[in-house]
Formats: sequence, structure tokens, C-alpha cells
Amino acid sequence: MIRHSLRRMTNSTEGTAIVSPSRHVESETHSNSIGSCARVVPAVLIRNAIKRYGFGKGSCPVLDELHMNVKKGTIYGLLGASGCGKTTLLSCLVGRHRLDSGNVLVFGHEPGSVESGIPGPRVGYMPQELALHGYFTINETLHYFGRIFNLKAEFVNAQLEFLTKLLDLPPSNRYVKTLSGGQQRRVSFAVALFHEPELLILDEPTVGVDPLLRYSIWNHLVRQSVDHGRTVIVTTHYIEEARQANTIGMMRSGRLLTEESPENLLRMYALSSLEDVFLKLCMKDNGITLSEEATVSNPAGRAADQRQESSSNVPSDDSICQLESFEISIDRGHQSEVSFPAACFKKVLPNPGISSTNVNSETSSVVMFTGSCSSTTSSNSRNRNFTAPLFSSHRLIALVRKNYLHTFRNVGMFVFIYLLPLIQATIFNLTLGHEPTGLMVGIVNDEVEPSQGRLCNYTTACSYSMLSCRYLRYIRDNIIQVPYENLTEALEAGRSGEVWGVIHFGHNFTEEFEKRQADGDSATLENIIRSRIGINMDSSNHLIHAFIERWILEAFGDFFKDFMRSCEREPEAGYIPLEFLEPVYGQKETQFTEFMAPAFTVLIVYFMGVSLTSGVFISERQQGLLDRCMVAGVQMTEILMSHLINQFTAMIGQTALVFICMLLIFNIPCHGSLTLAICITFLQSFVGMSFGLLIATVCDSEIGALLISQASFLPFTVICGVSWPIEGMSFYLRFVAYSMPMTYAIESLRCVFTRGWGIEQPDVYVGIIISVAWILALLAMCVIVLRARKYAS
Ligand SMILES: Nc1ncnc2c1ncn2[C@@H]1O[C@H](COP(=O)(O)OP(=O)(O)OP(=O)(O)O)[C@@H](O)[C@H]1O
Repeated sequence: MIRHSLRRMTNSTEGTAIVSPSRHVESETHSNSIGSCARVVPAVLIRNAIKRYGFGKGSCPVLDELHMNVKKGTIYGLLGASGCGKTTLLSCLVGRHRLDSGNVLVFGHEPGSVESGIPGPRVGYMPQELALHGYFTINETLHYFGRIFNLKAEFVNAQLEFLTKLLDLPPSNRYVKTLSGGQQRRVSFAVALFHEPELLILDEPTVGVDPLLRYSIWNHLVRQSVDHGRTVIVTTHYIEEARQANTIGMMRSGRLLTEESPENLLRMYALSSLEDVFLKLCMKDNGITLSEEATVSNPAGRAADQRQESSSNVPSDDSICQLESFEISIDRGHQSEVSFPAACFKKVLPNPGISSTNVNSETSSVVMFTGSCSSTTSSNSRNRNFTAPLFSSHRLIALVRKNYLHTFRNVGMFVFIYLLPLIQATIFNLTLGHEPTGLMVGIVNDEVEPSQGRLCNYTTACSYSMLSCRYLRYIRDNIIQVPYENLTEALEAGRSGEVWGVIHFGHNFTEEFEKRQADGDSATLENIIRSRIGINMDSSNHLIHAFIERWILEAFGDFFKDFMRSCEREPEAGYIPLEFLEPVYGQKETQFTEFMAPAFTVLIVYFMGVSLTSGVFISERQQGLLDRCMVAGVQMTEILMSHLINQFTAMIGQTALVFICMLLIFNIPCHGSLTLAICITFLQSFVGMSFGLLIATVCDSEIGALLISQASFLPFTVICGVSWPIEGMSFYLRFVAYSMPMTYAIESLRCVFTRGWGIEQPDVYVGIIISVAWILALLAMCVIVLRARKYAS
């Protein structure tokens, strides 16, 4: 048999077999132990496993009362058609999914429990997906996982050298993303192997691998089990290669049809290939009669069927031994080895689930693991009693380094992180808050004589002559004055959008104005109307209307004061008795940019935080990286923390760049403490980052995360008083506005920027307190969502 020849090869000290630089050789469980009942310890024991995806009527069991025994130090080949539940079963073994009911023990403990060490370094997992970081080299990939397992660099290097030869890996400085599909799978295989775990769980490791290399891989697996007592569970679609396994589990529709050694299977069914055995079992499972089978199978099939029929209830020696070992363990009070209480076991005859573990009538009854424990120890209650291993600094360091590499190796990402806030701040300063220029306004001046070419001459002396022309001189250059012959023509130009408004002077404007000045309070209404300057505005654009209105009023004030001064009268005399004196804060003509700058600063850093973090581990989750990482023992809280650390440094850079741009390049004044302003901005960046993390924990797809972060942008921007005062909102909407994460912070930053207030002011410290509260609340929500997802899986 191939397996035996391989065993011989691997046991040989001579020959060409590549020998692993193992750290240790586990001698307690060895192939020699097989056959010796007292020494057989099950690596994996599953009873009555039921697992469904989905809820309600739409769900159907993916694992359907499945039983499984894997002896320690053996290779278990799990065979089955696509979709029969192999991957689901493996993910339950490594603690990534939970059974809906039933029980699973790995090395005597439930996966996920601290005692089991799984997830953790005891298991090496090769998922079906590639689950590798494309921007890592092969060397970096192994060292990354080496750090997660806290292995010495020398050991990792030695393993890398060994596995490079064994798996014919490309040079270790090659980036994973540049490798072919087959090469990438071999690297993935190396990652599962290199830390020499006690249990190897390999989901189709030989896909896309040439026959010679497949031979080499199986050779290595056999050596791992024979020489080092390691347990290997391997799924494969190449049924015949599974002959090299000690045990084969043939799976169909969430159940194991059989669990036997390949030799026994071939003997029992008198068939020459495992493919035929599987076919026969499937047909039998479908209820096809034995005579029908015989036509499909070889002629010896019928006799073999009868043989198998009578022998299928006979357990293999190993199976009985395995169960006996449980009995022994319990009887001797060694329950720490097996965490199920004795109530989970009963004496049964026979076990109806698996042919190989059934007991014939001549065999004495054995203690069976039933899974039907008392309610206090039911599967579900124990599952929830999950205690996460303690936080580990080496894992955190590995994750942080990985995140940095991801950022710096990805040019687009690097530019996005550091240049985008700068670009946004620059765009803001260049585009927002500036006074409009080149605004066309029509002038209809009936004072000027058409016969004299509408010349608009005026004097600066104290003379009531052509005052309309004198007034127009004071209108700012931002307005371009366009003369029109008559009002009708000018209004038509306004209607067709050529001008933003029309300024109209009557025929005797100057005389009427003089008369009104002279009459003072006794001026007639007719005189008042004729001395007015008529203005028709295009009010479709509120801001432009406001600017033109302000400039026209300002121009009149300046004109009138100048006229009074030229007549040696008090310039203020007769002007409207309202005066805006020096403002308490800011200047008389505070730029709109100054109002917007603090809000925009918060907006930029907040949404950079959201964008950067909302997708962080979604792609890792989709590519299976998160699963692999967590099977290696990494905690979700460590992943969260690593991203917080990485984003924190990005935030420092982003905040610094935004402030440099605002204050130094575009001279936005900050009247208060710069440190305080940076602190508030920084906290808002943290709030954005925490919100992004929450999105990442909730969403399964990047598009979903993108949609949520995009959808939140406009409401947040509008409602937080970035561009319009909250005082302009309805009473109830103000509550919503003030419950938003950015509102108080924006107010707070405005107070520091424009009023120069310090932290002692309630408007300032409330912004800080509320930002901190949001950070804590959002991070707490992340942890809750992660916990909920974990228990739901
Ligand atoms: N997260 C999930 N949500 C819903 N259904 C799922 C999920 N994961 C797997 N399934 C379904 O469960 C069934 C078993 O899937 P599983 O991946 O375990 O099969 P498999 O035997 O490993 O298949 P293959 O050999 O093709 O990898 C399939 O019908 C699959 O569609």
C-alpha cells in the first residue's frame, strides 16, 4: 500500500526525504499506540452535530446529526461532494462556528475554551480560500504568523528553508500577490504547517498541485503523524489520494456515511477503488437496492455487500478502544482530560450513527458519548461559557506591523491617508467663503442724457449734480455695471439671467434727493419715492443676492458720508441711526471661511476616520484572512486595537496636515489655544474612526460599508451645523442635531478658533466630553456587535 510504503520511507533515516527541524517530538501519542487501547486518545470527537445556516423555514441542516472520531496521531481523510458540509465541519472544529446542537471535543475540550488551546497554536488551519496577504513576501508571511505564535525568528527561518524545499516554494522574497495560484496555495499550506501544530486541519490542500508535489505533501503529512504523533484532518476531492489516510470519513448531506480505514473499506466492499466505495455508499444512502448496485459495481460486489451488511455493525478495534479510553478516563476521575460530565455518556448498544462504531451483539456494551447532557451542560450553555484567552502583546505587535505594511506598500492607500485630507482642506480654502466677483448688474440711469452719449460725469465737490453717477462710483468692483437704455430692457436682461439685478435712477434723482435733504422730516411721500434708488434683484441665489444687497447698501453709506464731508458737514449726519460697532469677537467683516474652517476641519478628519476604518477588516474577512488569523488565536479585540493604533498614527498625520493647511497656508486665524484646537480635532478623528470600526463590524461587504459611510455623510454634514446654524432648525430637529457626534465638537472648535476661548468655557469642554463619550459608546458597540456575531456564527 502507498501509505505503508510512505511510512517506510518516512521512518527511514536514509533516503531523500526532507526532514523537518522540529522543535519537539511528541512521544506520548504515536502510531505505535494504535492497537493499544489504553493509550488511544481521541483528537476529535463529535456527537450528534447539527448545524444550520439561516433561520426559520428557509434553513436546512448543513450538519445533520453527524458523529466523528479522529484518533490522535493519525491522518483522517474527509471525503464528500461539494456542498456536503466539510468546510462547515472543519470550521466548527477550529472554533470559528458553533454547532446548533450536539457536541464537539478537540483534544478533550470544546474548541474555543481556554483549556482546548483552540483557536491557538495547537492547530494549523489551511482554509479553502487563499487567506494570505498579497502585499507580503513569503518570508514576511511566515514571520507574521511566527510573531502571532510567538516563535523565535531562527525557528521561522529554519522552517521557511525546510518548507521551501518540501513544497518547492518560490524564493522567499517574492510577493504573494505575484505568485501563481498553485504557488499561493503552497504558501498557504506552509503557513498551516510551519509552527508544527498538534492538529492540522487542511481544507483541500492539494488543489492545483502537480502529482509529484502532491506525493511530497502526503509524504510530509504521513511523517507528521507517524514521527511526531500529529493529527491531520484533510479534505480532498482526489478520493484516491486519501488512501494514505489512516481513516476515511465519507460525508454526504451533512452526515458521515462511513468512517473506516481505507483498507477495511476496500475489503468490506470488495472493491478496488475508494471512488467505487463512495459511489456504492451514496447509492445505498439513496435507497438503491443491492441488485441495482451490483450492476454498477463489480461482480464481487453482491457477495461483498452481504459481507459488509453483516460486518457494518462491527466496530473497528480502534473505535471501541477510543470509547473505552473515555470510560477509563471518567472512571479514574480524570475528567479534566475530557470536559464533558459523565451525564453526557451512557452505555449503549449499538450506536446507530456510524457503522464503524457500532457494536455487535457479541461485544459488551461501551460507554458512548451521547451529547444529551443535562440542561446545565447543554451545548448551547457551554458554548456561551466561552472565555477568551488573555490579550497578547506579541499578537498585537504582529497585527500592527501587518497594518503598517499594508498602508505603506499600497501607494494608493498611502496617498489616500495622508494627501486626501490635505487636498480636501486646500479645496475648501480655495473654494469656500470667498466674495463673489464679476457679478453683472444692470444700471438704468435716466438722469444721463441719451443725446450726450449717456456720459456719467460727476463732481466730488459739494454740489448737487449727477449724484447718481457719484453714487455708482462707490459700488465695489465685484459688481460689473452694465448700462441699459431703459428699465424694460434691463429687467428683460435680468429675466434672461444676464444680470443679477437692476439699479434704477429716476429722471430728477439729484433734484429730488436735494429737496428731500432740505425738507428733512417734512418731505412728501412723492418726493421720498422719487429720491429713491430702485433696485430689482434676481433673488434665486440667496448668497449672491445677500452680497449685492450688502455692497449696494455699503456704497450708499460711503457715498453719503463722502458727500457730507465735501460739504463740510458731519459725515454721519442724516444717515440711518444704526451703527455696528467693533464686534465683541472677530472682526467687522469676518470672512465666511473663518466660520466654516473649524467645522470643515472636524468634517475632514471625522470622515477620513470613517473611510479609513469602515473597510478595514471587511476585505480580510472576505478573503478568509480574519478566519485564519483567529484560528491562530488572535482575538477580535486585538484586531480592533491594532487598527486603532494604526489609525491613531494616521490621524496624527492627517490632523497635522489639515492644521498646517488651514493656519499656515491659508491664514485662517486661531484666536485660542492651538493645542486645544488640535485636541478637539483629534478626538473627532477618533470618533470617526470608532464609527468606521462599527460599520466594519456590522457589514459583511465593502460595498455595504461604503454605502453606510456615504449615506451618513450628508445628514451629518447638514444636521451638525457645518454650513447652516442649528438655530435655524425647528425646535425638535435641534435635539437630533445636538445628539450627533460632531455638533458639539464643531461648536467647541469654533469657540476656540473665533472667540479664543479656553477649556474652562462650558461650550468648549462640553464638546470634548461629548466626543469622548461618543468614542467610548461606539467602541462598546463594536465589542457588542462582535460578541453577537461570534455567538451567532
Ligand atoms: N455562511 C453561510 N451561510 C449560508 N449557507 C452556507 C454558509 N456557508 C456554507 N453554506 C452552505 O452550507 C452548505 C455546506 O457548505 P460547505 O462549505 O461546508 O461545503 P463543502 O462540503 O466544504 O463544499 P466544497 O467542497 O465545495 O468546499 C452549502 O450548501 C453552502 O451553500
